[in-house]
Amino acid sequence: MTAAAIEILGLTKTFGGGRGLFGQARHEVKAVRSVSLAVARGETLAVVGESGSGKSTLARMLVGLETPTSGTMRIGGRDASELRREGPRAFGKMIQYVFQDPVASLNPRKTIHDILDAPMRLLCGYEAPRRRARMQELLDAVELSQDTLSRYPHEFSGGQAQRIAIARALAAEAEIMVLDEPVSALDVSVQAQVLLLLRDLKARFDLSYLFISHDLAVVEAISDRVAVMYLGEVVETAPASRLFAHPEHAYTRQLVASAPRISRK
Ligand SMILES: Nc1ncnc2c1ncn2[C@@H]1O[C@H](COP(=O)(O)OP(=O)(O)OP(=O)(O)O)[C@@H](O)[C@H]1O
Repeated sequence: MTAAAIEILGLTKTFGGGRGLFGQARHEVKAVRSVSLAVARGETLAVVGESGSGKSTLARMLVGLETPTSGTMRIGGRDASELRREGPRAFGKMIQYVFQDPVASLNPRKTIHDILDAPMRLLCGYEAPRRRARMQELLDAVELSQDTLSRYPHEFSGGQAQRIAIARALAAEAEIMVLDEPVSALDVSVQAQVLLLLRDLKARFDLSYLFISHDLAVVEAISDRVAVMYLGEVVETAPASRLFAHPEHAYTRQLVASAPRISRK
């Protein structure tokens, strides 16, 4: 049996606590409380919940931007801290992160060419001819034209910038992507295009997604399964169709009832 794309066991993150510089007690926030989750290969697991429920902290721990207080994470069957110890190359080739604000996530001083070239050079170790050929494939995959390459991130709309950020994630050839509110900053019409693109890319490149969102309409459009987070805990996990038709937990019922665009069957 092949290992799951992501396996999280008893993951906890506490911010603050202890004493500050002058001995004052620091307020403790349990952002993520003993969360256990798995994302199967080829699956899109959405993590939903209101602002402050701990979704981003969970995603940030997965990609090494926050250190867990306790618990374990396995990525593609490998222990995440072991992978990180092997260095950014091993880690970046396993899992990539797509941020909510695409323009802010792209280095403003680099051209799109350099932004897309870096993972192929640094993570995959490809020589120039192979990188050139792959560059064209990446542009095709996210439906951007060749003249994109000489331009800078601020010259693009949010939707185009998110396509570039997705291409950068693809450039590393990681099969697992953590997408943290990837369409929340985009207009609704552009959201639909980017969601369709993400769905196509997943099928084409056999990707697995952990998709963070507070927007149930978006989640319904993209996910196979949904995990609902409330105050740092996962309170319910179910296949998307079942969760929307028959939410079980009181908080999920409230969430579904307050989402006007959900097509309840
Ligand atoms: N670096 C930090 N230091 C202290 N507290 C933090 C930090 N990061 C997050 N928190 C707290 O942890 C809790 C969970 O935050 P998190 O950003 O993970 O939630 P979220 O569900 O992603 O919300 P949002 O959608 O608003 O980003 C919140 O109470 C937040 O204030």
